Amino acid sequence: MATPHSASKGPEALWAAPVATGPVSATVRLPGSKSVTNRALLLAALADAPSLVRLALRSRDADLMVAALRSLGAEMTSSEESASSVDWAITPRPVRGGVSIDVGLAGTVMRFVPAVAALADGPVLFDGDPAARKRPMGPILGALRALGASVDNDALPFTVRGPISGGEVVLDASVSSQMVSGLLLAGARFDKGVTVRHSGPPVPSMPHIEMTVHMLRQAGVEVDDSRADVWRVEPGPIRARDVDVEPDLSNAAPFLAGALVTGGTVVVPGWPEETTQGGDQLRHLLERMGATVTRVPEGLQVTGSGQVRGIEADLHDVSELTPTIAALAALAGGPSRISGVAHIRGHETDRITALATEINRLGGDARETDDGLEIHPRPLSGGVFHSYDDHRMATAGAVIGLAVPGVQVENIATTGKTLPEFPDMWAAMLDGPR
Ligand SMILES: O=C(O)C1=C[C@@H](OP(=O)(O)O)[C@@H](O)[C@H](O)C1
Ligand SMILES: C=C(OP(=O)(O)O)C(=O)O
Repeated sequence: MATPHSASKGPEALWAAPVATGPVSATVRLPGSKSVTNRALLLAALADAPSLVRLALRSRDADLMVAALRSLGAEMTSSEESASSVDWAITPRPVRGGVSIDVGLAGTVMRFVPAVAALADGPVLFDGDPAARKRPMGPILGALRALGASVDNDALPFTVRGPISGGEVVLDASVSSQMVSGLLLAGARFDKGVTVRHSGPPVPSMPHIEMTVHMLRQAGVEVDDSRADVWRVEPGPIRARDVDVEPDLSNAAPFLAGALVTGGTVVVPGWPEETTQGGDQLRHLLERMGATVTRVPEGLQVTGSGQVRGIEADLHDVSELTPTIAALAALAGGPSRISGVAHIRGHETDRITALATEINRLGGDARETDDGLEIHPRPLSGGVFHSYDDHRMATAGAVIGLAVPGVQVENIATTGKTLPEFPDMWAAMLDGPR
């Protein structure tokens, strides 16, 4: 059975980031998408019959989703397990209350599961890591209240008490697209369905809402997203369907960046022809930074020239790629400006401050702006790269370490949030063709 991976190994754990001794040449198989896995598991647990979620990610965030859904009553049996992948057979059961749920630091658990808990017959307590208590929750908890649930706080820890009747709600989702996804995913099970209206600055990470809508429609749920910033989910059954989870394209980012930094080639098998994963934007972003990107029969191939070009990029839609793009920018030959990502101050850590601090600690020139970073070329030297319990900070440190001797990434185990095999996969990429 999958069990939650540990949150961290403490600040004293330093990982000597390997320096590339030449161009990498590797095929890197990524396990399943965190975002697809956690949506598929949740929809299966609320469906009208048993189903399979195949090639699901095994990682801390996915394990926390499994534990949460089991606590709420779903039956889940695993097979075909490897270190980072598992097939789940899921039998939905009536949602039960009187339980506590650990969300860890997983946005998909803290923002998606409360609406499920609002279907339960008793109270459900939510709590998580100390850093999770700082992540924005107000808009979705306020929305659940407006839809009929009682919620006793505006941040973690909180208790949700149903029943929820559903209906129409207005919220400000400019802090996270997950505020919308979290209401839509369970919305078909509310008596009146749900209509969510966003009011405020633009919603970030829109591909993730498109992923939610797409997966709901695949499950036979009627969703109207024809008006900007309004989503309507009709009440009705969520149809059971077997799902194969796509590889995690956002987790491909550091490996593909490795091709760019070292002037080598990395192939990611199984890159989908069509996808709602925002990580697909890497094809364009890495090309703009100097890579040659081609589809080959095995998947997506990225080849670097050894020169990284600076970039001006609005990453509002694909903000989870910011740490990798910032790491590349720190190694680039020209200046970069990343904009549109003010909300990532509320991700696993304040990623804008964390990236500027850690790049500058190595001697770089990174400046925070209101909604992103300006990064200018400056030679870097070795030192400790702090990860702030943030998986994507840790992998950003690994990317810089490919080109800068002496980088030590603090708490590399934090990559277990979405990619527990990261250190081994990184070593294998550097070991050469396979
Ligand atoms: O719904 C999802 O699966 C996600 C949505 C995005 O969150 P934000 O909208 O908070 O950026 C993304 O950054 C996160 O990694 C996963
Ligand atoms: C922002 C992220 O995660 P979460 O799902 O916890 O919001 C991320 O993985 O980059």
